[in-house]
Amino acid sequence: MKVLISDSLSEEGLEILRQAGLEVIYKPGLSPEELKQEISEVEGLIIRSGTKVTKEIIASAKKLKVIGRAGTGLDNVDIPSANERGIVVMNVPGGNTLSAAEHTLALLFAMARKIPQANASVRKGLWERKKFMGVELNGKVLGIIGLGRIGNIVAERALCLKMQVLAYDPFVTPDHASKKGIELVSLDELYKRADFITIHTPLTKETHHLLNKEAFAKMKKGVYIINCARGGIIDEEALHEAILLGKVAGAALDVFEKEPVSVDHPLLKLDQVIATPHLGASTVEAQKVVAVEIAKQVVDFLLSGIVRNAVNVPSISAEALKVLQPVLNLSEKIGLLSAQIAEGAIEEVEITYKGELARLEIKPVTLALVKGLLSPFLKEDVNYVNALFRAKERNIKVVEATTEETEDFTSLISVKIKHTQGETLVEGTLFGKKEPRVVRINGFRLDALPEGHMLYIFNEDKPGVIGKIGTILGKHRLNISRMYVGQDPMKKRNVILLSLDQSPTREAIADLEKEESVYLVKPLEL
Ligand SMILES: NC(=O)C1=CN([C@@H]2O[C@H](COP(=O)(O)OP(=O)(O)OC[C@H]3O[C@@H](n4cnc5c(N)ncnc54)[C@H](O)[C@@H]3O)[C@@H](O)[C@H]2O)C=CC1
Ligand SMILES: O=C(O)CCC(=O)C(=O)O
Repeated sequence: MKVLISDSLSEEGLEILRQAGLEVIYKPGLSPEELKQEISEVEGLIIRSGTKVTKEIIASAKKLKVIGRAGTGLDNVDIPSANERGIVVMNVPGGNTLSAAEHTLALLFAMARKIPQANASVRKGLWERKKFMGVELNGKVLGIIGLGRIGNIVAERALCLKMQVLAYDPFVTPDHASKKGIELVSLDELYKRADFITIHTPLTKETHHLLNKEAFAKMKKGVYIINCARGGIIDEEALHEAILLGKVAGAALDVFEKEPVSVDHPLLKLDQVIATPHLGASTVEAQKVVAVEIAKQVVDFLLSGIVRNAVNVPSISAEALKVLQPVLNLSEKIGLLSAQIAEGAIEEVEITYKGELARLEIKPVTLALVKGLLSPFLKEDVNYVNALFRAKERNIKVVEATTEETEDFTSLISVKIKHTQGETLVEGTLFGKKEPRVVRINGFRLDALPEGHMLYIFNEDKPGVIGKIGTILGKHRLNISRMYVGQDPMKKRNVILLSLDQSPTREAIADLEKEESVYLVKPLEL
């Protein structure tokens, strides 16, 4: 079998593949056209962040069984297309955490003391001591957006530098942060108080352009920004403007919306900006870890069918998977939906498997549910292998129970989420033993197919409200393909789930929120 490696990979990883008897085609830096050619005859593909595995590339891969990412982020892989073709996508979550955190600190120091600019000046034969006046880090406030693996290490190190550390992460409990000496605050407070802001979240719908014009306006004058996470999280045009206005004193960027970044990019014309070419994970140590680990995972999968760290397939045998697949799908959807409607940080998940489900092997089903629950916040950092571990790491208690008793259904998954703002209950079943159905949300009975772009609406049950919701969505050119209503006639409340042809825009959601009979609107991706 052949494995194509289209980004640079440490020799130790290549050796593991060769030793296992696989033919290694090592061609870092292929153009998309060349990649289409090369991929057509290989069973395995190993990449880093440089290769874009698009729908078209996947369509050209006639024999491909596995895509391995030597690193964490999988935003360069079209996972739905891989799913369609039954290609396993795996990564090495956490293998480069320390290196990315250290790179963040390197950028923090370099920016505070203008080291890259001073270095360039000295090399030009200049001795501009006044021009490169820096600022101390001691006593300054560091605001961390995203307190996950990298954010936590950056926080620990910054505290040793005697910085005051604030963090914003809606999915972390204040207790978890305060034990480490980190103050968990709202995003607005972080903007108001931080002298330095560093981003460590994945790129999601919520974090796309999180640092935009409005966000910069709320920050302290003279703030410094670091992005060592993902390019799209900062609106680059807004950052450019904020620097010109003097609001932002400096920015250190390891990542850009479009990589490789063009030399003509307006941000690169500004002295206040320092940049590195996505080097967060580029250390000898991290590259050895991720190369060795992904090579072992790809070998185990291609030669023995063992799946590890897959983001799109649970680690169970192919036969068991056939039987369990619909249940896993239901379970993951319930997890995804619960996470998106729950408010605040999750503290406990209580899962009860009822009726026929109580007789199944529930461990993979729980893993699928917890994966669904965490993936809106952790994206590809959570998979069918590490889901429970990642929940524990975040102090989320997972409780499982089974009962042969059923209510009106032959099988039911009932999930109660305890979060900082209360409790959320979601129940689901399989229709015709195959199709997932959500049958209860917080006491409201429904019969909803949880799939694709949806809207969750909680509203007053009175004549005309549903019509108004339809009109608003129509105004925003959003087509409703399915509608499910759960009523509580006593309290005159409704829960509505709408399936839409596309994701609702922020403007559409804001218009719905303005309706006085609408109490809550949440977009869902299922
Ligand atoms: N520059 C580079 O070479 C590297 C970049 N990365 C990137 O760094 C980022 C962070 O990685 P890890 O710490 O390993 O991830 P992680 O999954 O451990 O932590 C991410 C944190 O972001 C939080 N989060 C999610 N949505 C949020 C939101 N809307 N607002 C605030 N917080 C939110 C999550 O709750 C989680 O605690 C990822 O984007 C990853 O791809 C990772 C390694 C190397
Ligand atoms: O492979 C690389 O160099 C980039 C690492 C990265 O961005 C990640 O693991 O998310």
